[in-house]
Amino acid sequence: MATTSATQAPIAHHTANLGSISSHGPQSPIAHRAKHTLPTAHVPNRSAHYDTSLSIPVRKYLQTYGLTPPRAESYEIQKKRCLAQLALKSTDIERFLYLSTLRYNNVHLFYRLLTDHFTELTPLVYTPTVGEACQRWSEIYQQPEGMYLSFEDRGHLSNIIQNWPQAHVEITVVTDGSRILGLGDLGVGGMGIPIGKLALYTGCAGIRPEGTLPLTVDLGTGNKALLEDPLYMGSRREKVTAEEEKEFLDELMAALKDRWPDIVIQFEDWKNPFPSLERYRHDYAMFNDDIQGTGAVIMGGIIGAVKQSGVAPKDHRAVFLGSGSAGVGVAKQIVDYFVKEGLTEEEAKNCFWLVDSKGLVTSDRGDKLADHKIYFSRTDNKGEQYKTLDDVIEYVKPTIIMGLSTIGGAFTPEILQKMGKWNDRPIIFPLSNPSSKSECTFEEAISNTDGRALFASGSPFHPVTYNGKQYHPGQGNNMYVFPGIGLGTILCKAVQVTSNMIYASGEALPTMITEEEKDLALLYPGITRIRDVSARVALYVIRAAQKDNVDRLHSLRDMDDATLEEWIKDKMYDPHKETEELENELRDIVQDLSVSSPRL
Ligand SMILES: O=C([O-])CC(=O)C(=O)O
Ligand SMILES: [Mg+2]
Repeated sequence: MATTSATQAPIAHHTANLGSISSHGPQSPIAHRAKHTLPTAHVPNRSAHYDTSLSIPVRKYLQTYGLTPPRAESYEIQKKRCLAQLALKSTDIERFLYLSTLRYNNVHLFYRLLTDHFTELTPLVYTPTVGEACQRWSEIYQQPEGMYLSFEDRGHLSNIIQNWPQAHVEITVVTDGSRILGLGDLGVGGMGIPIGKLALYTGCAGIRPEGTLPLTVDLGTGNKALLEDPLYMGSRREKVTAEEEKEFLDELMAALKDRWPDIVIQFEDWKNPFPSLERYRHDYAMFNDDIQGTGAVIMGGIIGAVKQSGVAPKDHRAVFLGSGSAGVGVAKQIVDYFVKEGLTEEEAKNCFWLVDSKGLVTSDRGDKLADHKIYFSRTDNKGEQYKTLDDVIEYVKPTIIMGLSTIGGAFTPEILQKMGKWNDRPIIFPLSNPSSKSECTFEEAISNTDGRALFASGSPFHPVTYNGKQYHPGQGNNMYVFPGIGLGTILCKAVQVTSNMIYASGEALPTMITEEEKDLALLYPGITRIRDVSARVALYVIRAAQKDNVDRLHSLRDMDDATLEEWIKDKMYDPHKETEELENELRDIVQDLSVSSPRL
């Protein structure tokens, strides 16, 4: 995004607001001392000033001359060193830490590396490794990379938010750590998720790194082991009540908008995400990635899978294992798609059988169903209750099985074989994250269906060879859509993220699949083209915002699609250009000033 430029104020000192809630007012000696000890690298565009590719005159101008080794080197050499250092690490968590430190110390180099090696590095920066990082957060913690706001801070959130050193935040990802991937309540360890997701916002959709704010709210934790762990870095309190959470979030949302009126707010990995989504979606540019992002990305994959299966939408029977926020979000999004394909809402809804820990979700099961499950509860079970997944599968004989259960291995070989027996092209989507929670592996889906499965998983799997043929898995991860949803919302200055904008993000995906990918029965475009995919998603999101009249940058309405897509790409942060632009701009200044001798 062009709103803040690393090159505009290369030697300006950043202005952390230290006049916060405490007595450490701006004039106090503590504040004064703190001002001079804040790490410069904490501000991403200043970390770029230590890049070893900068020329000697530029280093002298920046007064960093002598602070880095003498040789000005090319990016190719820098990359070689980074990859060699990565290769020295023996575990994924070490690789995660190395990459986090690189991001902290040289933000543009990190993003250059990430975008050049997306397929290999994303699993280290994001799922599955980020899951382990969150579990071990208080053990592996190294540097501040986001904001932590505690329940104790209520009443002062607006002041504390002033401490964030970046002036122009465009997007935040906020979690309370209460449902991290499929790993449960990890308290403030959940911070790995906002950091990881925002790294993808920058890597995939070109949101400037300094425009991102990772945010973790510490509202206590129900995880006893954490509360007893001396290293645990969160407050030692039980989870606050729903009412207390609501009051805290009301204050937080207002405080965020107060400091950054255009901010986009993504909720992520909340145990009970529905109340906040309903409460804030109309007054803020906010969305919930687990309900809406997952819903849209799976719908995007299902559009292709339904076509390739040769079965008409009305004849599909989908069994969902897991009926939490993501399960219901995905099912609702596919209902919308089926309705667009000509079914009535009732007909579309009847294509779904949701299963939870008690079995098939039916309206006469005898327990009180959570509100979000009622919509999909079956009434045609003739009093019969189906208690296990096997029973439901046998009863429904599905064409589609979706896993959002966080039960690793729940799609057993027997279930997969049945899917292969009943369907030419069984649709098998084990979506739980990280990989250890996936309902089946890609290899299992392929080998138990004679290679006929139309497959997408939440976390990445490697290609497999079966009967001499290579098969490529689809990764139906929300990283295909949330970066573009955020980008589109920011660029058109939308005041809300409407359901149509979310739907449009999923619809954009199949338009990016190449003929070659179609021949390979792939359901998602190649991940290496993720920047182009995110631009296309942003285009669709902006068009939907315009239709819903929630956009504020009306000049975009007059552009045709091709022009708008180019305009979007042009606005995207490109880490490959940053350091060179800094170098070129400063070199011009240096020449203008005729700086000729070192300032030693
Ligand atoms: O982060 C991911 O990979 C997908 C996601 O939102 C989740 O599983 O909660
Ligand atoms: Mg999530």
